[in-house]
Amino acid sequence: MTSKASVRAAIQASRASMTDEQRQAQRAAIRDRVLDTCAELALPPGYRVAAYQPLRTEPGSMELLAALWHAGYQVLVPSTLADRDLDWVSWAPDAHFSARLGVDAVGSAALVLVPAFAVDRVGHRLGRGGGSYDRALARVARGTPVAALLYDGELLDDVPVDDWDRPVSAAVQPSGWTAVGTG
Ligand SMILES: Nc1nc2c(c(=O)[nH]1)N(C=O)[C@@H](CNc1ccc(C(=O)N[C@@H](CCC(=O)O)C(=O)O)cc1)CN2
Ligand SMILES: Nc1ncnc2c1ncn2[C@@H]1O[C@H](COP(=O)(O)OP(=O)(O)OP(=O)(O)O)[C@@H](O)[C@H]1O
Repeated sequence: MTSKASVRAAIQASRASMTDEQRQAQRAAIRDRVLDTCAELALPPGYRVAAYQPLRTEPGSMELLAALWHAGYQVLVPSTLADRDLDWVSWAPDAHFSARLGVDAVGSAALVLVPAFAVDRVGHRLGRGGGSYDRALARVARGTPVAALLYDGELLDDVPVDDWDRPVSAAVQPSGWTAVGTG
């Protein structure tokens, strides 16, 4: 049996072993692929895109948030509540404080970008284990694209899953956007 914890640990180790240059190159490519996707979806400026501020080795970037903001989108990022549910705040390059928009704000996003350690072909997503996104994704409007950002090699054949896991509809990697599950 492959436990969630062992897959998390393996991917965390693999991310930690990347050089700064490798991470930087893949993060830049992922940023470009996300912007390609916004153009392909014909997502108009002013629409909301939910994203996240990356932890140390995650495949998001502040440059991605800035690029979305400069393209005219309202960028929402999560703020973790005491019970690990997610509140949302509006992000801007030079803003340090921002009003909390509430846990349901993610439901107004036209595109949702989520952190993950891995995703599989049917859309199962392996996160950090707090269940934060399982709760948040339950509030996303039906049909809204939900894309996990992943480095190369993190789109797996099979990810361990529990009843409460919420699927994603795509993975964005340096090589591009891959629809998964029914997405
Ligand atoms: N960038 C990002 N934001 C996110 C999440 C995430 O996975 N990534 N979350 C997803 O649910 C929520 C926060 N959940 C978290 C759960 C655990 C740890 C954690 O264990 N942090 C380690 C450092 C990890 C690292 O640097 O790689 C620590 O504090 O020691 C952090 C956030 C909401 N915001
Ligand atoms: N809707 C929910 N309300 C409260 N707790 C939940 C909910 N969904 C899942 N959980 C709890 O969250 C915990 C972690 O779940 P899991 O390991 O699937 O997290 P994850 O999806 O990998 O993490 P994250 O979404 O934070 O990145 C489980 O103990 C589960 O019971």
